[in-house]
Amino acid sequence: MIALKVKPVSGAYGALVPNAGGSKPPMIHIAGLEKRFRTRSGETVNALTNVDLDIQENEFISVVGPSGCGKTTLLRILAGLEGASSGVIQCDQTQITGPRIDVGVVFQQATLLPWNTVLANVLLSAHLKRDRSEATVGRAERLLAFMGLKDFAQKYPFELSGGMQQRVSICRALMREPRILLMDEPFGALDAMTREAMNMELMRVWSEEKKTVIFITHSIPEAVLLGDRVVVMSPRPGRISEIIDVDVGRPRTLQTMATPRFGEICDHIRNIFGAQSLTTTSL
Ligand SMILES: Nc1ncnc2c1ncn2[C@@H]1O[C@H](COP(=O)(O)OP(=O)(O)OP(=O)(O)O)[C@@H](O)[C@H]1O
Repeated sequence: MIALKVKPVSGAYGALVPNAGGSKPPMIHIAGLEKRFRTRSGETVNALTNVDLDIQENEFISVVGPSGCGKTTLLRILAGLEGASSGVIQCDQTQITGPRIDVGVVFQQATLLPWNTVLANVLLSAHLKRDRSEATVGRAERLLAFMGLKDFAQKYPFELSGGMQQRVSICRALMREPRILLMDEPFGALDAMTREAMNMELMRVWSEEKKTVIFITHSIPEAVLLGDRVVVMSPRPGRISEIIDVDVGRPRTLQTMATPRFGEICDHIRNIFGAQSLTTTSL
């Protein structure tokens, strides 16, 4: 008989975690997270309170909640752009204390440099590190082709539609081969049809490039279509009110949105907001 070795896992988990049994420590571990801001007038804003969330590698987590409930703050803390006031916020069992090389961030606006071509925008971080190798340029070109932008590499941002610009910003985020993709309402400014097309693109990227994604949106159907789980937040102070498993099979398509189970989950989330007497801009 072969004895199984059980490795003790230190840090926030404290206890022994037998990985042989299939339980794996989460990639991201958030426990008792609090964030307070001090405003210029001296008031304290409790942006986040008592946030607990574990995220496994390759999971797709959607986050919905009314304006001001702390979604962006949570994402900025995960990105290492903002410090927590207290609590545990770990990636790979290490406290996040600053920006990480393995995290890519996509914001609502594409924020491309207008004087650079599409290709140069995607290569920006590589160029800042003086990396002009053929391999790096090749990866940028492959990513652009992957996102359907092969023929636009030498165009400038103003020559692209909003959806194309956002695809360039996703290429830019993927360029460093991040394991984690943090997305803050990336499709909020797009028209409905482009947004649906982008949802399909993102699901393809997620399944083929094996990323862990945390995706903020104001749209409940978008959250349910994309997510393995939907984190529902409530404001003042921002906290997690419910985490919903999206037990809808994959691959998902736009037709998935017409299935009864999809509708039930969306209704359940709307009811949470209804019970809180809250609305968001486009629920
Ligand atoms: N730098 C800051 N200084 C003071 N207060 C802040 C700061 N950043 C955010 N806040 C406050 O923290 C709370 C949460 O803001 P946050 O931007 O995270 O909300 P949100 O859920 O992303 O909102 P929206 O959906 O409108 O983007 C708000 O009350 C906001 O005013």
